[in-house]
Amino acid sequence: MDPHRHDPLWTPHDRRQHPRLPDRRRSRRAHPDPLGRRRSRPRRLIDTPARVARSYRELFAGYEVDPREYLERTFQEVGGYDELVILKDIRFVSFCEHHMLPVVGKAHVAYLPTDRVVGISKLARVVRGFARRLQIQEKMTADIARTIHEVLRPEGVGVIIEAEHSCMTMRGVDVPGASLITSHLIGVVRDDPRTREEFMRLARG
Ligand SMILES: Nc1nc2c(ncn2[C@@H]2O[C@H](COP(=O)(O)OP(=O)(O)OP(=O)(O)O)[C@@H](O)[C@H]2O)c(=O)[nH]1
Ligand SMILES: [Zn+2]
Repeated sequence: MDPHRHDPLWTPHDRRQHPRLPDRRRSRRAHPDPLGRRRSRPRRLIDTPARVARSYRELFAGYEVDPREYLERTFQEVGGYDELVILKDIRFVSFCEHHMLPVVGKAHVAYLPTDRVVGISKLARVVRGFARRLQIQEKMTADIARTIHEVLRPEGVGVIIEAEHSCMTMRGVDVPGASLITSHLIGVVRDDPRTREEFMRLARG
């Protein structure tokens, strides 16, 4: 039995190597393969390789950016504001590096500024910059927190991520609805019980 008999891209070209299979060459038009091989495939699949390549470029665009750069423009006119700044429910789509399947979730990001703040959209851009890569959720959580800490130098940073991993919810152990919650706290958000509690309450509330 041929090991490739279930391959959906199995083509007449391949069938010629296997005379026992029916030859459907005449029912399909021959098209040049983007990789230069002589192949034919259903018309609706012809553009698929190029389309997939374009969509991967978009989905993994995080490799083309340095999220630190988003945080370089800051404002100092904050009117003495010295409480936590929290941006919650930042929706993202990422991909687990084990199976390359979608990880869909939301991030809550907070920092306690010293003398300057950043435009809030930039916090969401940092999340997206790290999400649009192959990821492990724990690493993504820590990367976001460390980047904000290193560039803004605030009193503290907190990041919580809750996400569904398709590799667990649509295959494998197959537990729909399960979500992974990770957090990374730095400085006063980790060490000061009042600030930590405030972050947890506002992020989850
Ligand atoms: N800690 C952590 N684990 C993850 C993440 N994304 C995927 N995983 C897990 O990575 C593990 C990879 O395990 P393997 O045993 O190599 O892969 P597998 O045989 O496909 O495992 P199953 O998913 O259990 O079928 C799985 O347990 C996944 O659930 C993540 O962001 N963080
Ligand atoms: Zn996975």
